[in-house]
Amino acid sequence: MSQMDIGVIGMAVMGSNLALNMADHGFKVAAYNRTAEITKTVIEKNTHENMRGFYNLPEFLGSLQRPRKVMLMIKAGKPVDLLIEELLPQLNNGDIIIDGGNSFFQDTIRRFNYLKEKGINYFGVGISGGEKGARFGPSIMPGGSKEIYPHIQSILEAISAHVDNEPCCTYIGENGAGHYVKMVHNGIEYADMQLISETYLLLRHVGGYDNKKIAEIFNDWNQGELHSYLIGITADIFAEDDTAGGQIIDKIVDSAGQKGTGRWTSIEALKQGIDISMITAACNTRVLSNLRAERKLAQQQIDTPVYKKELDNDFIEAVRKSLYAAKIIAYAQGFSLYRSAGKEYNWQLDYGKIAAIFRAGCIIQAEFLSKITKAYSQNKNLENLMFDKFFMENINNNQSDLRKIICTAVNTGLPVPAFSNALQYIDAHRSPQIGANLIQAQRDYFGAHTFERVDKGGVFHHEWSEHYKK
Ligand SMILES: NC(=O)C1=CN([C@@H]2O[C@H](COP(=O)(O)OP(=O)(O)OC[C@H]3O[C@@H](n4cnc5c(N)ncnc54)[C@H](OP(=O)(O)O)[C@@H]3O)[C@@H](O)[C@H]2O)C=CC1
Ligand SMILES: O=C(CO)[C@H](O)[C@H](O)COP(=O)(O)O
Repeated sequence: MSQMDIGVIGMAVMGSNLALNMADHGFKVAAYNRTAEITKTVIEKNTHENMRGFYNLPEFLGSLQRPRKVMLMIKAGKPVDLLIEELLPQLNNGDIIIDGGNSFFQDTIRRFNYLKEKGINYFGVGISGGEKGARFGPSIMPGGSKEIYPHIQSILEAISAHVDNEPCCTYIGENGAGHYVKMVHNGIEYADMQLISETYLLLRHVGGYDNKKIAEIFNDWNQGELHSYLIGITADIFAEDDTAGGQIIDKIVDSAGQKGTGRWTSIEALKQGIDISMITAACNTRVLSNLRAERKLAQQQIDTPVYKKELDNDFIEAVRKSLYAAKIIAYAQGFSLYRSAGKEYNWQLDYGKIAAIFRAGCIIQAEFLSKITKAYSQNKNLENLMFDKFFMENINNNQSDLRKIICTAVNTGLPVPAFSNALQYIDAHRSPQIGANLIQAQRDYFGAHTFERVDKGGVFHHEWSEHYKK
């Protein structure tokens, strides 16, 4: 085989599938994994004329065309730094390292600057789509030097998912922008998944439907405006039988982990002063789900509310409409964070294009995303996605169902933190009074923090009197 177009390090789920995807698209791919046995297994299982396994790093690097393009698909965090240090003495000026893992964007900014000083071009590339996406077309979010991007553009675009012949891959911005966009994508993914889980609780415990019926409901919804990858796989999951009888879903422990991207999104939003309460609620629910002993104790001690569930004929439709309204808020929150990040990190983020590359390949791919692209194409300075005409009409048409469903869940004692936070977000924006005048007064009372007045400009302090004995 002549010189290889690109080398991929990391032959686990993502790396092996991306490498095969590249090979399918005619690129010559060098494959390498720290544990050689894994490379051997991948190569033996997937013989491909364009893919070759390497069992030591110098030979792997020696096989690559200059400037070398080395893609890292390994565990995020320290392993990436360790590997960069191992690669550095073996690379030349102008070579390109592409980190396709879920690296923290601040690490990517640090690595980008560090490697720039050493003459190496570094790209932090968000990739979403899981195993299937990696193999047949993920959504790709490249961040790094715009000048160097053309060196990797054709490979990334070719292997990405496509919608109407458009690649779901677009240059995002400098240094950590690609990984930032992927991080928030995952935050939205958390909120989307949490909403669907709460929907399941409502259908099961208020509606009283069994798994097969819930599968049908999700499948039915997947034919309409809620059409999305996550709703589609949810329908499949509920339809899946267990060999031991019943459905697998009932055999799975009610406790979910996380690798960090959702939590990073929440922390980042708090730092920037952006309310992404639904994403944070989704993170917190996973955290709470892990407190299995504590939950058991609470189940034994906290009384279950006694409530007569009144199911009307419109219940399923009310849940569907609530899900749609709440989903709008989840995306509005995520895209508000993009808007703030663009200013904070000096990235020219194109929100419409970001939504467009999420239309296929990634975990949050949905019908809905073309509406977001349309909203930003009509007004690229949209303050908040909620204010787009289409989304606002949906919020207004669906909010009474959202209120009804949340009340039912609260009265039944079902936890619906994502739904509730969606409504809180709507009401906090909508309500003429939010109560912050009292907060200002309290801060001024105890700390002379001053306050603003409604009747004149400026800042004021008041000498508050003690009217009552404390
Ligand atoms: N799985 C998914 O659905 C998705 C994953 N991602 C991200 O893509 C990246 C790869 O994910 P995935 O394929 O799931 O693999 P894992 O995150 O499970 O990582 C396993 C790979 O990392 C390698 N590795 C670990 N430590 C080191 C090290 N110190 N030096 C060199 N290699 C090391 C392993 O090599 P070895 O075999 O020798 O241990 C193996 O190839 C991760 O950043 C992940 O967060 C992104 C989108 C989706
Ligand atoms: O990036 C991904 C999907 O887009 C990965 O599947 C990621 O692992 C999901 O996050 P978590 O493991 O925290 O649920």
